[in-house]
Amino acid sequence: MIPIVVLSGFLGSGKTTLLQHALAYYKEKGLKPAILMNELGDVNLDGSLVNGQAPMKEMLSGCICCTIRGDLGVELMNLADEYKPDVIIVECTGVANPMEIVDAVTDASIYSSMILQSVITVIDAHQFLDFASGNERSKSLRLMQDQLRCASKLIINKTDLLAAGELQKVQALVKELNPYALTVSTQRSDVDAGIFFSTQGEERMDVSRHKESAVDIKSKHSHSENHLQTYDHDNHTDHHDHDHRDHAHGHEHGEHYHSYDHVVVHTHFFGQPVPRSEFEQLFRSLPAEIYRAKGIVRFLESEGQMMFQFAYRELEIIPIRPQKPVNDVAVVMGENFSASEIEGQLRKLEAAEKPLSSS
Ligand SMILES: Nc1nc2c(ncn2[C@@H]2O[C@H](COP(=O)(O)OP(=O)(O)OP(=O)(O)O)[C@@H](O)[C@H]2O)c(=O)[nH]1
Repeated sequence: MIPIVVLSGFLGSGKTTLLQHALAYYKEKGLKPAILMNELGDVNLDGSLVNGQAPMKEMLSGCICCTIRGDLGVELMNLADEYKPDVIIVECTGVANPMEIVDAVTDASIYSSMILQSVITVIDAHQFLDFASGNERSKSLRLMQDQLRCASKLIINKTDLLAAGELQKVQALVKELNPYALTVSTQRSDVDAGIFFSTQGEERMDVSRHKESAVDIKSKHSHSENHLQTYDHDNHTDHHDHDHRDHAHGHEHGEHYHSYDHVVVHTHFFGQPVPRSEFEQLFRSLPAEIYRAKGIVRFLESEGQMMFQFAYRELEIIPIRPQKPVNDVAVVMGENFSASEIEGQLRKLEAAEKPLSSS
């Protein structure tokens, strides 16, 4: 039986950071992992962070819990057949409802010798606290709550960004939502990998309990929300602008709660290097509705490509040396923001002249 570990958690919470720890652990133990990675956009930037460390299949331009769920079982079986891994890690999009993934994995396990080992949910402690204490962006809060509830293991991440006393508040909120999961608080998703990723089968996920938990969520929320989920990946423009609100398909069974009809993903391919200070300024002044962006960019003032990561108001920029050519691209994600406005701002950056001093 191949154990399947599902990594869940809201956009930018620290799933890929956790995946890197898992890969290091498996390498040390001499185990062969395989990865199934799912991204909302057309480009897999997270994949380039773990490239070469393990066989990987990508499911792009859709969310496995919804539009491309049917493919999940097939991709899992392909990975298992092709690579005979000791473990498969599935990294979900930040807007996936893990209960749907649990269903898909359990369906796949009927036909193939794999078993769901755990659902690990990572939360950005600071973001969760902000969302939990305000009424706005309530749809994303409910999605985070679903992700928390479905977890067999929970990571309260980014504790470095919390003020004194806030960690206790987050821990209490999390415990209230999911008293069953093994819960740890971390920086940079730095968990005890032996506990989180051991493939020794002493613990298998009790799917029935988590299904009950999801039903609780439904009975708590379904009266106030419709179950229509929207997701569009046919709506391409030149700049790969996806607005997931346009293409609707309902789930008539209404079994699980979905809440990402409000999520917008905008992809912009850069044609030019941009000025670094204006680029940073743009991210400092983004509307609160944009809580995740990532990509690869070149700056006018320096040589080479940089990877940038913007996760809930924090911007990180690191130089990269890709082994094969990669596009300069920005993927911007958030809730009901104006894709055309951000597109205009990014194009404006590209129109900037190279400073005389560095020419
Ligand atoms: N300050 C701080 N930043 C962190 C921490 N953990 C991760 N990050 C940063 O947060 C950003 C997002 O981390 P990822 O691991 O890519 O998050 P993710 O959940 O995989 O993101 P998506 O797949 O896009 O949903 C990166 O810039 C990380 O370096 C942490 O504990 N503290």
